[in-house]
Amino acid sequence: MSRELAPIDKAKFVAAKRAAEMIEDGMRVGLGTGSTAAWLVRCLGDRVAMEGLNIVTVPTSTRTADLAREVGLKVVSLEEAGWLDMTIDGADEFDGELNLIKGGGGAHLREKVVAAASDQLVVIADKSKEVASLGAFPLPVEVLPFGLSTTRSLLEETLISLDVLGRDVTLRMKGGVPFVTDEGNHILDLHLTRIGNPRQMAMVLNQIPGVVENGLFIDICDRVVVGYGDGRVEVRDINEGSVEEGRVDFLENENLFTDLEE
Ligand SMILES: O=C(CO)[C@H](O)[C@H](O)COP(=O)(O)O
Repeated sequence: MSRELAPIDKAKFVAAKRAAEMIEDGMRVGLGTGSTAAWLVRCLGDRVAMEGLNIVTVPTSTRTADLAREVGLKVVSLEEAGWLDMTIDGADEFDGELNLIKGGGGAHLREKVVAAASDQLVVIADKSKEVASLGAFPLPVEVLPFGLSTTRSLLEETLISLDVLGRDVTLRMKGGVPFVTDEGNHILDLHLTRIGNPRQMAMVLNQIPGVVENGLFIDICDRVVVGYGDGRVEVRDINEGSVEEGRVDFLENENLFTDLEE
């Protein structure tokens, strides 16, 4: 059954569809995690089925790996791929310098490793993810289960010394128990309101014993593809300093909206 998508889902689809067009035959592609990245996986599955596009993919989570296999993508590990031409991923926030907060889905550790192994990181997002300064979205920090309370106290002490408005630290829960990442760790979410100096924050957080990785992506993203619910799409390139505008036609892509859960 085909169904009408909500405007936010249309915007995510539009960004994903445009980014999927950047993938060329023979490429090694990193696949992000989250609802926008799921659209990308479906769009790539469609290109593989319709055009015979020959690519290998490295998913950033078990969720994405399951979906990628389901839509017919060839999945390999990062070890097997070695390096990647491009990774396409979602984000929770992006600013004017294309710095990001990621990890809303709890996958930012693998996402950062995969992005670092890629020639290019392309972020796909709806317009609501754009911010003047990062920090309204709680900043995810992946931490070891061992010494969790100690790590949390050290994080709280560190926040006092930094330029942030909020200092609340919460342990992410799922189903009444602490959320566990694909790497077997937990997530502490930092409710900072605004991060004055994201570069400094990213470096300082990773110095704390027990912290595995924070969700700030600084100077890693090359392009952001911004989708709108009416089909408009913008590709912003930080290296070129350019903005390209275009459109995605929903009717041409109706086959992708079938088989979605109601
Ligand atoms: O960083 C992420 C997962 O760790 C996601 O990319 C981020 O949370 C955006 O998700 P969505 O596309 O569902 O809004």
